[in-house]
Amino acid sequence: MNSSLDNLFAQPGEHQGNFQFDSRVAGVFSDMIRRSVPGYGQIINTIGDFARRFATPGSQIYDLGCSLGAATLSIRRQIEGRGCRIIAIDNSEPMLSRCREHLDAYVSDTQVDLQLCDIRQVKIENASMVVLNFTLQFLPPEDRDTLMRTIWQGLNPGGVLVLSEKLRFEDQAIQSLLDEQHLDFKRANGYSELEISQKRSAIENVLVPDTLAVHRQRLANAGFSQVEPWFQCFNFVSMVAIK
Ligand SMILES: Nc1ncnc2c1ncn2[C@@H]1O[C@H](C[S@+](CC[C@H]([NH3+])C(=O)[O-])CC(=O)[O-])[C@@H](O)[C@H]1O
Ligand SMILES: O=C(O)C(=O)Cc1ccccc1
Repeated sequence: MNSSLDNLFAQPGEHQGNFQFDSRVAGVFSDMIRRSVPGYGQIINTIGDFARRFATPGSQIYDLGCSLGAATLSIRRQIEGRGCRIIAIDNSEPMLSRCREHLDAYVSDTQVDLQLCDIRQVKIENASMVVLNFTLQFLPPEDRDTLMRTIWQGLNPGGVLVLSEKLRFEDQAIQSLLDEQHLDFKRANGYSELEISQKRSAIENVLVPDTLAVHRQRLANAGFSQVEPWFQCFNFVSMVAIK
C-alpha cells in the first residue's frame, strides 16, 4: 500500500479530458481530498461518531462511493461487537483494491463487504446508516432522486443518512465569494494556479453540484422529514437526515 502526494495536474496540458477515478487518482486520493475539501478530516471522524450513535445490533451500514474506505474505517472503529455488517461500494477498481488493503491493515470483528458496482444498482435493506460522502455529486442529476428514494426505503425507522456534497449557490456574489475562499484553501495547501485551473476544467462536467435548496427538496420528496446541515465550510456541506 503506497500512497503519494497529489501532483497530477502540475504539468501544463496534463490530465486533459474529464476527471476519472483511475489508478493515478486512486494512488494520490488521500492527499488530494484532504488538500481539496475543507473539513474532510472532521467529517470522516464525525461519520464514525454518528455510527456509534445510530448503528443498531445486527443492522447494515452502507458506504456508497467508498473510495479508499476512509468513512468505512472510521465507522468500523466505533461499532465493534454489535454484529453489524458494512457494505462499501465503489465502481472504480483501483479505488476498491486500495480500499481492501487499507481495511486489511487493521483487525476488526465487523464484517465489511466490498462491492465493485454502480451505486445506482444497490439494494438497501435493514440499514441503520447510509453514507454518501461526496458521491451523489458525481451521479447524473436525473439519477439522484431515485437513489435517494432507494435509501429511504432501505433505512430502518430511526436510521440515519449522512450526505456530504460540494454546493452551488443561486446568488452570484455568494457563489464567487465561497468559490474564491475554496481556491484560497487549495492555494494554502500548496496547489499552484496551474494545478487548480487544470483540475477545475477536468471536474467541470463530472462533478455537478446542487444548491442546498435542491438537496432539501430531494430529501423531503424521498420521505425524510428531519434534515439538517451539521457542517459547512465555504461550498462544502455535510447533512444529516433521520428516517
Ligand atoms: N455511480 C457510481 N457508483 C459507484 N461509485 C461511484 C459512482 N460514481 C462515483 N463513484 C465513486 O465515488 C467516489 C467519490 S469520492 C468519495 C470519497 C469517499 N466517500 C470518502 O469518504 O473518502 C469524492 C470525491 O472524489 O470528491 C469515487 O471513488 C468514485 O469512484
Ligand atoms: O478539488 C476540488 O476542487 C473539489 O471540488 C473537490 C474534489 C476532491 C477530490 C476529487 C474531485 C473533487
